[in-house]
Amino acid sequence: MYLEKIIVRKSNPLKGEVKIDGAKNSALPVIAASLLGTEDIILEDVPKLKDVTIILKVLESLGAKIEYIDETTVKINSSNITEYKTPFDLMNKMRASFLVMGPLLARVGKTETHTPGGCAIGSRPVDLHLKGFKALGAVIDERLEIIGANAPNGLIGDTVYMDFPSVGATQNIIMAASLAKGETVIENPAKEPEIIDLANFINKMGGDVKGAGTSAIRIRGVEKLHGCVHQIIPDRIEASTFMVAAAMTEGDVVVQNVIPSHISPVIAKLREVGCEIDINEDEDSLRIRGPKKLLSTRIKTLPYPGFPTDVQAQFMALMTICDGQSKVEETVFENRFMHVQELQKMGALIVTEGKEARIAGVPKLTGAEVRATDLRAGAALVTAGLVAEGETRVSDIFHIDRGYHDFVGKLKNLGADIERKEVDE
Ligand SMILES: CC(=O)N[C@H]1[C@@H](OP(=O)(O)OP(=O)(O)OC[C@H]2O[C@@H](n3ccc(=O)[nH]c3=O)[C@H](O)[C@@H]2O)O[C@H](CO)[C@@H](O)[C@@H]1O
Ligand SMILES: C=C(OP(=O)(O)O)C(=O)O
Repeated sequence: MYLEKIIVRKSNPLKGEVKIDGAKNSALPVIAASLLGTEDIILEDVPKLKDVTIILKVLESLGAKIEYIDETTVKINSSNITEYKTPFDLMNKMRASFLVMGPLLARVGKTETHTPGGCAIGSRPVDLHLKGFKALGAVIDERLEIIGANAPNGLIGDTVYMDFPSVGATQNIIMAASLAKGETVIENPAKEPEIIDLANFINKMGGDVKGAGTSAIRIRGVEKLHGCVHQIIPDRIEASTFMVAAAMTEGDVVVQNVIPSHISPVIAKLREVGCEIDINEDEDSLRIRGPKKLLSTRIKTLPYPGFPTDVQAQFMALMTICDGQSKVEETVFENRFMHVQELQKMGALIVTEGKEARIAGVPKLTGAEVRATDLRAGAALVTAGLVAEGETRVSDIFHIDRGYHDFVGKLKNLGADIERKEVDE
């Protein structure tokens, strides 16, 4: 059987420039929100990722017209939504597909969808999304793996308190509320930059969303949303991943198309382990230089502006070669340590207990056969492979393709000894 793998060998320090793509986690909700508009929407800097292809297919299945203007610019027209049920074979592929629920409820008054798939990082319930829809007057019908929502008389604005600042639930409620009657207030919402990007996009379409990025978001529903041109923000997780790779290899890398304030906890922690980072705010770029010897540290993942859970695996890979004991506390997801056992195969010394992992730095890692158990775990294993003696062969790389466009090409460009290969097994 032929399997595609990423094969990475111990590499020289990464050197050169890397340009970051538009953010997957912004593109996905913005594309879902395009269902709200009744005119042409042009989205720029849409990353060329599997997840984006999937959500565009979901929109097409609902009646939207999709046209690529160039490689990263997409035109979407949702003037004629003909379907309210979402296709199972697409919904089960990723979590973010659930983000069409809010827009469909707002536009069509009903939806029927499936509980979403996605990375195996612990149970990922949708109760907070549904709590929001209910507060706006929708009737929810939950059956085995199918969730229906109905608002025959339209949605009506209300106050929704989020028990946890869920990114997806905040986005789904903003989208549903943007065409509801009256005002919706989301208390304790997620504050991620991707929430602000979504609010800016809806406002460009003629919506009225205020307070995104603060501890209360006010959405005044409007009759109709129109068309607009919108550029997706840079991917702070892709940028962080390349910074970690530069740090681990004693590299010297200029990262282009990054908004440094979006990654301040990552910058702070990389400085703590000994990296030199020069920020050029005017040009949306930064330069990172890795130290000869990385120092140990501790991280605790938290909702924004805390340390991002999506960089936890990559940072743990870095900690495996730090001088001394490091610690990771994962507070966002219940089971996001799948990479631990793969890093252990490479000689990492890691002990986990519940939501904590203790990492004792080793002088060197050793190449091994490992599996990308999820998207960021995959990125972490590739970066570990850059410093491991010998060859690291990473399988299940479809996970990596969900979130990184041309990961191998970009690393190769920085001097990494890496390739993508079909192997017969
Ligand atoms: C496509 C996208 O943008 N994905 C990101 C988004 O995922 P996503 O939007 O799924 O993440 P959430 O912020 O919703 O989830 C965070 C935590 O809240 C819990 N929860 C969430 C919803 C709910 O109804 N009930 C509930 O209990 C989840 O199980 C999890 O433990 O934010 C996460 C947290 O920064 C990131 O890791 C993901 O990369
Ligand atoms: C967990 C992630 O994505 P998703 O929410 O799409 O599974 C991620 O981007 O790291």
